[in-house]
Amino acid sequence: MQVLKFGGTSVGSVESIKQVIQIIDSHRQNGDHIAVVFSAMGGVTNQLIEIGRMATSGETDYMELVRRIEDRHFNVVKALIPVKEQSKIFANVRGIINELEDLLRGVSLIRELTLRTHDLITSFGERLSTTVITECVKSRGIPAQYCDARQLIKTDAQFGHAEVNYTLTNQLIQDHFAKSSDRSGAPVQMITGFIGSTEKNETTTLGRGGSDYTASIIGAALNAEVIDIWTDVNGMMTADPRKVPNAFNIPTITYAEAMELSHFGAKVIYPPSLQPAFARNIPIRVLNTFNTEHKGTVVSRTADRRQYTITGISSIDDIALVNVQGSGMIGVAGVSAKLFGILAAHKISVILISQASSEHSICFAIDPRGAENVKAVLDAEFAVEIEHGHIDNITIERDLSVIATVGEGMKKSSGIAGKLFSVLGKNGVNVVAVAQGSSEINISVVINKNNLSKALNSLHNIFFQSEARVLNLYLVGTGLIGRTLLKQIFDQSEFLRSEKLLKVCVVGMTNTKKMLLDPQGVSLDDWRERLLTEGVTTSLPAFVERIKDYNLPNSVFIDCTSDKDIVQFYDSLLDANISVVTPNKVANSGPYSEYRRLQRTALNRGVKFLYETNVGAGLPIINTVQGLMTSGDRFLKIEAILSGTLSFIFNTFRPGTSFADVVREAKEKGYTEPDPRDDLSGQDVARKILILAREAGFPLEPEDVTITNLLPQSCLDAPTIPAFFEELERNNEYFENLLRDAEIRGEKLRFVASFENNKATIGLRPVGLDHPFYQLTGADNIVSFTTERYKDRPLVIKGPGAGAEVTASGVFADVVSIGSYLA
Ligand SMILES: NC(=O)C1=CN([C@@H]2O[C@H](COP(=O)(O)OP(=O)(O)OC[C@H]3O[C@@H](n4cnc5c(N)ncnc54)[C@H](O)[C@@H]3O)[C@@H](O)[C@H]2O)C=CC1
Ligand SMILES: N[C@@H](CC=O)C(=O)O
Ligand code: NA
Repeated sequence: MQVLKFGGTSVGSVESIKQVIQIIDSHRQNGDHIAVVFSAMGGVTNQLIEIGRMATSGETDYMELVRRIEDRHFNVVKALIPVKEQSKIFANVRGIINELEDLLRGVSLIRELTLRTHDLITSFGERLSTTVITECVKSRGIPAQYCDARQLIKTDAQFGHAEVNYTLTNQLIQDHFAKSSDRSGAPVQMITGFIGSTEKNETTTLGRGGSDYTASIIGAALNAEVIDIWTDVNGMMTADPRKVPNAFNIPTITYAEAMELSHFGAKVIYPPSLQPAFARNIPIRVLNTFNTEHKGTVVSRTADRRQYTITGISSIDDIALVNVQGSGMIGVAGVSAKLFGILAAHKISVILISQASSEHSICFAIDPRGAENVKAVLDAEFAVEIEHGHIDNITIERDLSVIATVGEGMKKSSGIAGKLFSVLGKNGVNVVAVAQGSSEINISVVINKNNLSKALNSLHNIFFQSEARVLNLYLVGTGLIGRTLLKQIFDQSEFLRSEKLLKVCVVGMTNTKKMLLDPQGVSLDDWRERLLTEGVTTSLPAFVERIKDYNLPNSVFIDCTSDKDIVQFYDSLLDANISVVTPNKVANSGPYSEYRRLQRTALNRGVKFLYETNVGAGLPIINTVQGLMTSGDRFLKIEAILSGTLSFIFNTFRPGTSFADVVREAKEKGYTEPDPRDDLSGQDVARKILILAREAGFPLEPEDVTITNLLPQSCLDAPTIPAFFEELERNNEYFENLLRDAEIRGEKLRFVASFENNKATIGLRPVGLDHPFYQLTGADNIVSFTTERYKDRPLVIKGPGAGAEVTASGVFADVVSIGSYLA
C-alpha cells in the first residue's frame, strides 16, 4: 500500500488537478495499491475562516465568497467531466454547499462561532475538493470511491487541534480498507484530509499540517510502504531559494533534521504531523506535482551518506529576544523553572533559549508580535524579584532574525561552529545570541535582521563546499588597469571556479559618468555596452551608498583610479566589512596617521586592505616586505628603481631624437600615471619609497622624502598635460645633455630611490657598469633590500614594474587572495 497526499496548490486549479489525475493513473498502471488524501483547493480554507468570521459579525456579503468557492469547484467539473455526467455532480456539490449555507445562516443568526462550529465550517474545503476530484478520476475510468475521513479518524473534542484516538482510528481504518480495497480492481479510496470526528460524530480538525497528518495516520495504520506528499516544490532545499539563489535539493534527510529545519522556517512539510508514520519507520517522499520527474526528498530515519556536514540552513526572519538577567538568578535553581512555567501557562511559544553558564542571564526568542504581552506578563510575575533587585529590568530586543544550521553530520565533526562564526565575523555580522541543541544537529544564531540575507548566503556558500565560494567585486575606474582586470577576470573565471572553487562576480562598476550594479553579477563579455546603455548617472558617494545597501557577503571594493577623493571612502568601506584592493597609491602616501588608520580598521574588522601594485606593479614587493616584517627581520637599507616610466625613458631615449616622443611612447605603452607629470616630477617614485619605508616599519611622512629634481622648472610649472609635452619639446637639448654627459663617462642614467637611516632620497643618478642597476632594461624595476638577515648580499627583486597586464594581474592576485582568506 502507498499513501499519496496532494496539497492545496496541487488541487488548486483545473490544470493542476489534471496532473494529479495523471499521477494517480500512472500508479494504477503500475499496479500499485494506493490510497489518496486531499487538501482543500488552495486558499479555500482561509476563505472559509473568513466566511465564518463575517457570518458571526453579521456581514451578509459572505454569500459572495461562498459563491466563489462553489464556482471554483463547478469550473473543475465543467473542465474535466463530460457534459452528460455533469448535472449529477453539480447537484452533489450544490448539496454540500447548501449544507454550508444552512450552517452559516445559523451562525449569523446567533452571532456566535464556537470552535466546534469553526471546525465544521472549515471541513467543507476538503469535502468539496475530494468530492469533485473523485468524480474527475472516476470519469477517466479509474475506479475510485469518496471516503469521508470523519468515518475513520476518531478524536477527542479539542476542536481546532483534536487529539487522535489511535486505537479506535487504526481499527476503523483497517476495517474500512479490508472491506473496500483488498480485492483486485477495488476502487481507490479518495480521502478528505485535515478532518476527523469525535465519538459523538462531531466534526473536528487536526490542526497545523492537517492533511499531512491524515496521510500519516492512514499510512501508519495500514503499514504503508511509503507516503508521498505531493506539493509544488522539488522537495526540501538546502535553504529558502527566495533568499539563497544557490540553494539546491536535499535528496535524503532524517526525520530529526526535517523537524529542526521546519521549526526554523522551512515550510515544505510540517514534520510533527508525520510522527505516526515515523514511529512505524515509513519513509515520506516530498514530491513536486508540477515536476514529476524530479526525485524530491526522502524523509526517513537515516539519510544517505552525504558530501556535506550540514544538511540545510533555515531562518525565522523576524523575532524578538527577551532578556532576563540579574544577580539573583545565580545559583537559584527555581528561576528558570519559574520563567518557563509562566511562559507555558500563558501559552507563549519559545523559538530558542540561551543561557550563559554563569546563570546570570537567560534569553529566549519569541514571535515579536507577542513581545509586549510577554514583557507585561513577566514584569507582573517577577514583580517581587525585580523590586528586590534580584532581577534587573526585563528587556526586549527587536529587529532580529534567527538562523539555524542543521545536520546530523555536525555530530561527528568538529570545527563547524568555528567555521560558522568565522564566516559571520569576516562579513561583519554580529551574533547577538547562540543556541545549540544538545542533539548537536542544530546551531542557531540570532543576528540583526538587516544582515539576514548576507548571513544566509555566506553560510550557504561556505558549508556547501563543492559549490564555489562567491566573491562580490565592486570596481571603480574602467581605464587601462580597470578594463584589463575585467578582461583577466573574464578569461580566468572558469579556472577559478573549477580549480579554486571561487566564483568571482563583478556586482558593480563605475567610471566617472555611469555606474552599473547587478547583485547577480554583470556579464563580463559585454560590460562596456551595458555600462553605457544600462548604467545610471553616478557619483562616488552614490556608488558607495549602493554597496553598503546591498550588504553582500565577501565584498571587495577595487579602486583602479588615481583619484585623490576616493580614498576618503576606504575607511568606512573597511569598517563595513568590505575589503579594499587598489593600485592607487594616494591613500598609502598621505599622512602616516591615515595609512595606519586603514591598517587598523582592516585588522579590527577582519577584512583585507591590499595594495601590492602600489610598488613595482605586479612584482611581489609589498608582500615580500610584509613577509620579512612578520617574521621579525629588520630593514637597514632599501635601494631601488621604482619607476617603470623613467626606466623605459632612460633606456630608450637617444640624443638626436625627441624626448617628448619617448614620454608619449611610455604613455601609450601604459607605463605612465594617468598624468605623466607624476612620473617625471618624481612624485610617483616618492610615493613608492614612502610606502616601502612604512611597510618596513618606519613612520615616515611625505615631507621626509627628499626629491632631487630632474625636470627644468618650466616643465614643472606646465599647467596642463599638453603644455607639459610642449615644454618637454622645448627642453630637448637639456635631456640630450644629461644623457651625453653620462655616456661620455660610460654610465647610464637611473632614477634611484633609497632609504637609509630614516631618510628617503630620490633623484637621477648616473651608474657605472659595475653597478647592479646598470643592466636594467625596458620598463623594469629593481629593488634591493638590505636587512639584518640579508646583510651580506641583499635580497633583490627585479622585473617589469609597469604596464597594464602586469599591474592588473597584481590586483587580480590580491583579489583572489581575499577569496582564499574568506574560505
Ligand atoms: N599603469 C600602470 O602601470 C600602473 C598603474 N597603477 C595605478 O593604477 C591606477 C589606474 O591607472 P590606469 O588604469 O593606468 O589609469 P587610467 O587613467 O587609464 O584609468 C583611470 C580611470 O579611472 C577613472 N576615474 C578617475 N576618477 C574616478 C572616479 N572618481 N570614479 C570613477 N572613475 C574614475 C578615469 O576616468 C580613468 O578611466 C592609478 O592609480 C595608477 O597609479 C599602479 C601600478 C602600475
Ligand atoms: N607610472 C608608474 C606605474 C606604476 O606605478 C611607473 O611608471 O612605474
Ligand atoms: Na608590487
